[in-house]
Amino acid sequence: MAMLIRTILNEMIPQQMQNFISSKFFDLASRCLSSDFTFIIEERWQAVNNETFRAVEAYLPTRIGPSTDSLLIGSHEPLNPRSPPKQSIPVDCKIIDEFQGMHLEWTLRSIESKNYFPREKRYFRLSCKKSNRDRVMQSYFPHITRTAESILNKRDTLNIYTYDQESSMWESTVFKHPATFETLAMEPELKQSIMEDLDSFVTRKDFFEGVGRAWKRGYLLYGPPGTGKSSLVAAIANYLRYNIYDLQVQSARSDSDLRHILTSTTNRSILLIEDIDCSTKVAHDRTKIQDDQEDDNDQQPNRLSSTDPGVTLSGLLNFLDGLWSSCGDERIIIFTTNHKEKLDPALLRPGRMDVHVYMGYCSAAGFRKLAANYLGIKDHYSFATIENLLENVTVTPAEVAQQLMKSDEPEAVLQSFIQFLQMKRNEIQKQDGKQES
Ligand SMILES: Nc1ncnc2c1ncn2[C@@H]1O[C@H](COP(=O)(O)OP(=O)(O)OP(=O)(O)O)[C@@H](O)[C@H]1O
Ligand SMILES: [Mg+2]
Repeated sequence: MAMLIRTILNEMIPQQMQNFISSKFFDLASRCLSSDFTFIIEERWQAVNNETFRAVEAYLPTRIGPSTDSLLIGSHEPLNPRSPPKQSIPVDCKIIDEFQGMHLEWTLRSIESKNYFPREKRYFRLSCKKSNRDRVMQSYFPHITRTAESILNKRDTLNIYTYDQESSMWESTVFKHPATFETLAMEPELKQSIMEDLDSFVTRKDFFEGVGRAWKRGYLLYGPPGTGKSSLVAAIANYLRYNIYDLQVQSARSDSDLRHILTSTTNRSILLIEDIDCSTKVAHDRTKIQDDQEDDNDQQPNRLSSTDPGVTLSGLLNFLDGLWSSCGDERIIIFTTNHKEKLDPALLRPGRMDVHVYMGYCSAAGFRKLAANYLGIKDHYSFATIENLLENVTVTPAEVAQQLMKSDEPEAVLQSFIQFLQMKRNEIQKQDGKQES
């Protein structure tokens, strides 16, 4: 009978088709009969960063064992016995893990493509026994998430990312900024309230979920140059141990590009957009830009080329509180500006940026903090004179810091600082006199 069927098939179906059918049949049969199951975890999930991939990436280096045959190692600092090089998993290297009696095999794979961005697509393959599939989902993945969370909470190095338009990827550098809340010169009550706001933000995941809000917090830092806006961003990153994504809005060619850029950032991070008043020149009303171009043929540094659709303000705002904002958790978004009054009112409307922080000129309390930082002194007989002068002279913390760095001899530095303030006060008085006459 079987012979008969085979003969009929041979006569009816061309050889090529027969080969195709039999290869598909064997493929299907081997999959059904195999006792193995494979999980695939891609770097991106439904167009955004895949947090499961990040968790596995953090977890696997803790599972390097005798069966591992290669490793990536590297360091951002000169090696010393107290800080051995960091380890990471190379492509195609197999990592074996055992969990609650299950045998689990991991491999990191990578495929290159010329057709899509990013050019490299990475994914993890996890093989286990088919009979363990449910246990892997219910117990093993939660175990990975918990372990990764505690590793990431303790991360000893922070990164700052900048977006590279050429490769359409965020590029990272180690972030080592010394600014902390302790070193910042600002009003103690303001500092305290920012720290409390951050503390309550990171611990209130359930609250955000309960009230149906995305777990995000927006800060607008404004004030004159040199008053510590960037230093405050660094202090926040150091305090929360969050990486920073430093976005130049001009590096996005269109709203959809911006969407790609923003969805490639990871959780527990700060999205920083500095000088938003300059960035939103691009983002302002297109027709206004055209009008401006007709009026003035000068090259505008912040403007994209005329063939470029550019980023619109609404594209940016969609991320702040639109539907896209619900992609990703535990994000802090910080805008800085020297000119709050120049910002589009849409950015300032209540509820858009949760906290507005004014970073102002140096106060008496600010000066005392800087004197402690730079000269290591908490009090000095000349402080009263200086504090008196500071009431009438506007000087930025950056200027004060520059003066205090002139020497490490407090007496000489403070006297020269008094002269500097007196000079500034005299200039102000001269100008006031001119205006009156
Ligand atoms: N509030 C401050 N506390 C401590 N140091 C400060 C403060 N403000 C400024 N400085 C010092 O001045 C330098 C410049 O400050 P920073 O870059 O933070 O100012 P900024 O407000 O971001 O200025 P810009 O508007 O030009 O970007 C810092 O590196 C720091 O040394
Ligand atoms: Mg700055």
